[in-house]
Amino acid sequence: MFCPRYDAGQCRSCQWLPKEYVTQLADKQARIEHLLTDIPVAEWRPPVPSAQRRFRNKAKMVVSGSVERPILGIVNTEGEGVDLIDCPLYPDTFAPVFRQLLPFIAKAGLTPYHIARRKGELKYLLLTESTQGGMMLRFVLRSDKKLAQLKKVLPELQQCLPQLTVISVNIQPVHMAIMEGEQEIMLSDASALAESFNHIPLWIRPQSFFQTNPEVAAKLYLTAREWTQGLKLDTLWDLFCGVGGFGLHCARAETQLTGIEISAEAIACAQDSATKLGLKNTQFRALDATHYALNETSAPDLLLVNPPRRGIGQELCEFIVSVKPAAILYSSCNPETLAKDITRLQGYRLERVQLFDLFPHTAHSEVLSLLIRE
Ligand SMILES: C[S@@+](CC[C@H](N)C(=O)[O-])C[C@H]1O[C@@H](n2cnc3c(N)ncnc32)[C@H](O)[C@@H]1O
Repeated sequence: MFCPRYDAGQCRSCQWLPKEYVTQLADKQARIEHLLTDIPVAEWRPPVPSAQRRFRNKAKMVVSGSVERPILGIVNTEGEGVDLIDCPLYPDTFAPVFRQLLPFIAKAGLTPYHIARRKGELKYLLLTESTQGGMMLRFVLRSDKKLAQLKKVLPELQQCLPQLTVISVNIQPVHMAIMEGEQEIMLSDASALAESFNHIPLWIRPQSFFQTNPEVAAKLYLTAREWTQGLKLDTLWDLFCGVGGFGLHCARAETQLTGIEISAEAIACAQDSATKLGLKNTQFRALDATHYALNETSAPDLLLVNPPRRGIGQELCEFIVSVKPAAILYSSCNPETLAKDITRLQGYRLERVQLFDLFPHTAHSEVLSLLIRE
């Protein structure tokens, strides 16, 4: 993929861009095989590639520059804004939306936040698009000082950009590299964006994790369903379930599905999807996954886990080994912690492993693995 910003040395977000795409995939696969050297793997499935450009459904734009001339993109190490409106990772639909947003920043008086001076209001613009059409725009502001002014220009903004079906403001008062704060103020009537992967309805909401590479994520969920099709599935736990993508793909009509996730907003999405699918035996709860598990005494038939980069950790692994679910489906965005966790899961054989390239041009990998109790 050619990127003029990378070539000019202005953006290095895609660290692996100079590598041929086939080499990127081969290097990721080799790294995973190396990390799992000491663990016998019954079957390695070939890596699932991604489109090399326009694969992201989400842009996180740092806003810099001035209120009359805002710059959307990143801030480099010298503190200068770099315009990434034309970043080739985003769909073609993003750049026109960002360009049309620029005058509204001035109209609403949203002075870009200046990191060194700790002054200004607008920190980030977060834009997400559904494959079903429709977009979600979030303004991350330092305070609610300019909220009234933003609300005033909102009707004009919505008229200009009707594709923005969900619009909100996130208040992030802390001077830190944290992207979002706890307070979310909805500006649009709709609070969620409808998405659908493999005919499974999903929801994208503020403050709720959603996969950023929809094409590969849809294949990941579908593969999870394929790999679990032959298994007994009366009970299924989907830990770190987010909006429920894995559990909702794998559950059958009779399955008792329990989804556990720390974000209440994501749980609301998962619940809505289950209702839309007419699934009756489901419960989705906003809880710490390890805390939930440690309060249970028996295991489900299938335990599905998709944790953040830190992995599931010692405590949850010990619980799993003690209650002995028949099968574990572990999807990981960090092969290092995946390998560590698998060595802790004594009594299981590693049946199948496959790399899903959710994050092209970076060193990051998503790995799906199926473990069966011996
Ligand atoms: C990699 S995401 C996976 C989400 C989901 N499975 C999917 O396919 O989109 C990890 C999820 O773990 C959640 N999470 C983080 N810490 C958690 C915890 N202690 N307990 C439960 N969920 C947690 C995050 O909010 C996030 O939704």
